[in-house]
Amino acid sequence: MSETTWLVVPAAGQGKRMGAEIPKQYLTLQGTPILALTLQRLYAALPDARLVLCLDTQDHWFAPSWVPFEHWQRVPGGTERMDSVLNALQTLNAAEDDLVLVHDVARPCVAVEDLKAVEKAARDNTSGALLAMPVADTMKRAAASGSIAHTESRESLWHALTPQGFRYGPLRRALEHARAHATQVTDEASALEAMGEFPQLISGRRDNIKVTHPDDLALASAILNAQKHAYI
Ligand SMILES: Nc1ccn([C@@H]2O[C@H](COP(=O)(O)OP(=O)(O)OP(=O)(O)O)[C@@H](O)[C@H]2O)c(=O)n1
Ligand SMILES: C[C@](O)(CO)[C@H](O)COP(=O)(O)O
Repeated sequence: MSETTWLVVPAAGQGKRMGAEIPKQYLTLQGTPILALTLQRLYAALPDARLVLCLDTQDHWFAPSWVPFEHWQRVPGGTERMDSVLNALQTLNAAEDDLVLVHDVARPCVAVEDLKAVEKAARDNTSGALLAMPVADTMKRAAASGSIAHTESRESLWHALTPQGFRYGPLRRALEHARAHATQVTDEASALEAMGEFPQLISGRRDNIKVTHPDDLALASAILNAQKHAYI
């Protein structure tokens, strides 16, 4: 029997940095809501996965017709991203060794080839795996005044992206541990690291941006345009 792969998509954010009138996942790029675009990419790579979508309880923009997956459910989001993901994990009926991939709704440009690569790596690595990209710029640590305190070495420094994939049991226990210790983690890998695990970094494409600020919209739109016909 083949293993179940779960896709947890945290989509309960408010998009404060975007500053739009509606949550950023409902803004459109080339006429399609970001949430629908992200789900299309995930479906193109992992059509048999079971989707768990974290939505704010006050959300009145979501349309079920945007979900291409056969098996899916919605769960209430939490206060922070990690709370949304943990709510999803505590709701779904998964087995200890089921694979769980977590992907931000705000990353609609993720490539199908990268999704497949991280799924395979997460399956092959006992500590799990995540998409990431090596830092390309010179890194400065700022002082309180806004001037440079010092230059950080960028050697071995990576940006963490999503998706991030782990076995269900260790991931759930790691996030429950973080919550019990009132530790805010901004990605799943951090929670696993705190449990002594060493998730595998998988070098991903640089165009897997997280739509966060207003000027990311034009960038994401240009990326999607350039990717047309290449991934789905
Ligand atoms: N309580 C929260 C907060 C965030 N997210 C999700 O986590 C992802 C990454 O978060 P971010 O880009 O920070 O989104 P927002 O929280 O919406 O943005 P902001 O911090 O600017 O408000 C997004 O897909 C967002 O919808 C979530 O599901 N639940
Ligand atoms: C998980 C994440 O996308 C990795 O880059 C990121 O940490 C989530 O964004 P946030 O702004 O910290 O919620």
